Amino acid sequence: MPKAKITDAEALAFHIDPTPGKFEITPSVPMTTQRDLSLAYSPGVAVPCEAIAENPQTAYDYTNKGNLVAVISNGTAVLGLGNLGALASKPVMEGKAVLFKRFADVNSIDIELDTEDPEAFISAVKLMGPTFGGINLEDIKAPECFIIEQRLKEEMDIPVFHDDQHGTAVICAAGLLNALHLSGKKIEDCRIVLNGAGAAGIACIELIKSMGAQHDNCIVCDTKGVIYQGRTEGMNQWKSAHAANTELRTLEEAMDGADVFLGVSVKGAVTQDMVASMADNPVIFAMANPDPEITPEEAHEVRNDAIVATGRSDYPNQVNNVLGFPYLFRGALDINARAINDEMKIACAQALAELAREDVPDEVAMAYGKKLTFGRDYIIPTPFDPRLIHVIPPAVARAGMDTGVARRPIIDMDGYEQSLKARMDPTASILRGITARARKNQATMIFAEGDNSQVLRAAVQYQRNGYGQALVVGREEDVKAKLTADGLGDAVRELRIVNAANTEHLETYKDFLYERLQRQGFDHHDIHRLAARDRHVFASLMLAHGHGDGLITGATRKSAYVLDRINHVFDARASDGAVGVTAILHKGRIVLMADTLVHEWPETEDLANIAERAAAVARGLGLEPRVAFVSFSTFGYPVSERASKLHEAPAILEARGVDFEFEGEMTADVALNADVMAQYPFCRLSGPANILVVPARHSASISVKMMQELAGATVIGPILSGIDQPIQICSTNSTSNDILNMAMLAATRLGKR
Ligand SMILES: NC(=O)C1=CN([C@@H]2O[C@H](COP(=O)(O)OP(=O)(O)OC[C@H]3O[C@@H](n4cnc5c(N)ncnc54)[C@H](OP(=O)(O)O)[C@@H]3O)[C@@H](O)[C@H]2O)C=CC1
Ligand SMILES: CC(=O)C(=O)O
Ligand SMILES: [Mg+2]
Repeated sequence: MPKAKITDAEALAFHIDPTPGKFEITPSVPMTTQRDLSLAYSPGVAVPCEAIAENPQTAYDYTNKGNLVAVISNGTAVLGLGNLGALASKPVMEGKAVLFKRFADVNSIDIELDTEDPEAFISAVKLMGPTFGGINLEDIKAPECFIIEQRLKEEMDIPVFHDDQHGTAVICAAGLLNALHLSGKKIEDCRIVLNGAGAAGIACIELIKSMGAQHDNCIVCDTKGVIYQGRTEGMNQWKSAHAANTELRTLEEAMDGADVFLGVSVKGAVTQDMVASMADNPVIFAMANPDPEITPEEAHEVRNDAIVATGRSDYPNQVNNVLGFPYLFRGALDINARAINDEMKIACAQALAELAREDVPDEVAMAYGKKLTFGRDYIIPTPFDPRLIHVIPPAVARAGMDTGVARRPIIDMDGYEQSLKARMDPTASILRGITARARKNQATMIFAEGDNSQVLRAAVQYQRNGYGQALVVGREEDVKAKLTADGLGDAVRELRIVNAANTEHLETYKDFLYERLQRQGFDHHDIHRLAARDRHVFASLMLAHGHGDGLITGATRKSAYVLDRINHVFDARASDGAVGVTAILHKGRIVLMADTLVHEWPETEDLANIAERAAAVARGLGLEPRVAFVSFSTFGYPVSERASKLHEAPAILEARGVDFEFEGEMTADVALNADVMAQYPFCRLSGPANILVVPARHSASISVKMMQELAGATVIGPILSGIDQPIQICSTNSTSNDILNMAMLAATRLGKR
């Protein structure tokens, strides 16, 4: 079964929110003052213009050309959906542009050209040459794609690469090398059937033949069946080159006894009977998107000895060009390459194949919920493998340098690999780690506010994304009505709705609550009202009795109120050691701030406790803690009563002999900026702080909200830490996505004492 089912409504919502489409463009230079304007625009901009006119190579220094790739299509072969036209191909092209950025930090923009005339296409792209460091052609149907790519390669001096041809061929080759290794077959001896003789098909068969597959052992099919010598219908010169001397006429006949099936055609082109007729240990790459030629379930049902791959993310063995194009271009751009040649493609295929045979990092294993080891269900690295960025581009760059296409060869390869590691946003791996741990823990999550639409949507997502069971506290009719209004009517049957009327535990909950509150002025009547009617209390009681593994609340009421209700059931006060830790993610940095929830105005001892709790959360996130106690003074100046607690707190940690770095007091710029910190050579932090312990809750709230509103930072938390149970308190402004993130945090049990 595919791991995570997505609905059409979810796919559309993903493309609408938060703004239509999938990316935007942001400046990389300041653009606020008169001086900025003078430098960026007139008159300053004239200087680089003249420099480039004199020496065109300097365009790589003074413009974004060297890290900018165009993803260009005319929409004539959009995935396996056919000729949808230029406009309808835009979501795919935007998607490829985002993948370039996400996986290899290549800036990319989509361009959809409204023409099916190869000449018009060629001249449009050629005219754009000065803008880009490379051209990625996408989803252009065969045979026009061959003509277009060939001409552009000849006429342009930057890499032109048709991803559906060569990207697909490279990944297919890498996967096939490993699949044949596992099935103990040699490529020279294999009978190979290729279905689909278009852009992807022709390139795949050419590369595979160059790796040793024998022409006489390869049968290529298209909509008319087998491409045999002498066939005239539906032919072109690219197909003719692969016509077989054979009596076979149909795909069905060709599949009988075949060792390998490569599908780059359309959904459902292969039947179970065909698979059943293949040789022992057959290799089946059903690569059509979005739906494969045959699903892995169908193939395995008739052949449990098959090694099956698809182009999709939701099955094992994703043979998809996403593993290639970002890294091929990264390597090519970094040597200012004139082209991406065959040697660079083969280097990429080999590096990918070798990487899959190496031990897989835990991070990847966690994302997939199991330890991946080289084998039938893991023949090719997964797209989220963090090693791809620093392993594949160097292999590509080296091959480019060895074959003379590099305008700027890389001299220090080790330094290059380090710089590749630094390109990737560390926050992405932290978020992925949270997701992975949540999925692994399969926690039953209690969503206290079942009368809120955002909460319900988050609960549905929690369950549908495979994190575990979602329990929603609320009235059944209410939940049903809200879900239906949000187009999620079918989720009613999936969620478990719990309330005082349908639980068998109400009396137990009430006894428990009475025991805790009887000496605080609560009588039986009060207890019944709290347990049966207050959903924050009811949900907390469920958690306290093990009727759920974590609790999400706070989306409908202010956090102070919610915390007060939770305290009826749990000991989550400042005096109990509870601390709120908020993670701020911005521009590739992650900084934790504490206490953002519980301590209103902490004493010196409290500040030291807060630092310890925040350090534990940081470690849980995979960060090595560096704590700064922040204020408006630095190391005692200006002297102030307000800063004195922050000044004294480090001495307490020192006396406790904690095993993490700390320092204070200091201003936030000293804490976060290495150059400013360097003005205090005695400072004991080995680098910028990643935990800021703030003087009080108001300063925490102001800082977090300013980062969110002014800088657009991603804020996760507050993570309620230091209590026995995972409870997360959202804010009343939380989106369903924020609430889902909170649920995942609760599922990781990061804050737990
Ligand atoms: N996993 C991956 O990374 C990638 C997968 N693909 C997938 O490969 C497929 C083809 O893409 P692309 O090469 O760009 O498209 P093209 O339009 O260039 O080629 C399509 C080819 O498939 C053939 N075909 C269509 N339907 C059938 C059928 N029922 N039986 C046999 N052959 C058929 C066509 O035959 P004819 O020539 O007779 O018209 C044509 O040769 C798509 O599904 C695409 O999603 C593509 C790139 C990457
Ligand atoms: C993956 C891809 O490029 C395609 O299916 O067209
Ligand atoms: Mg494509």
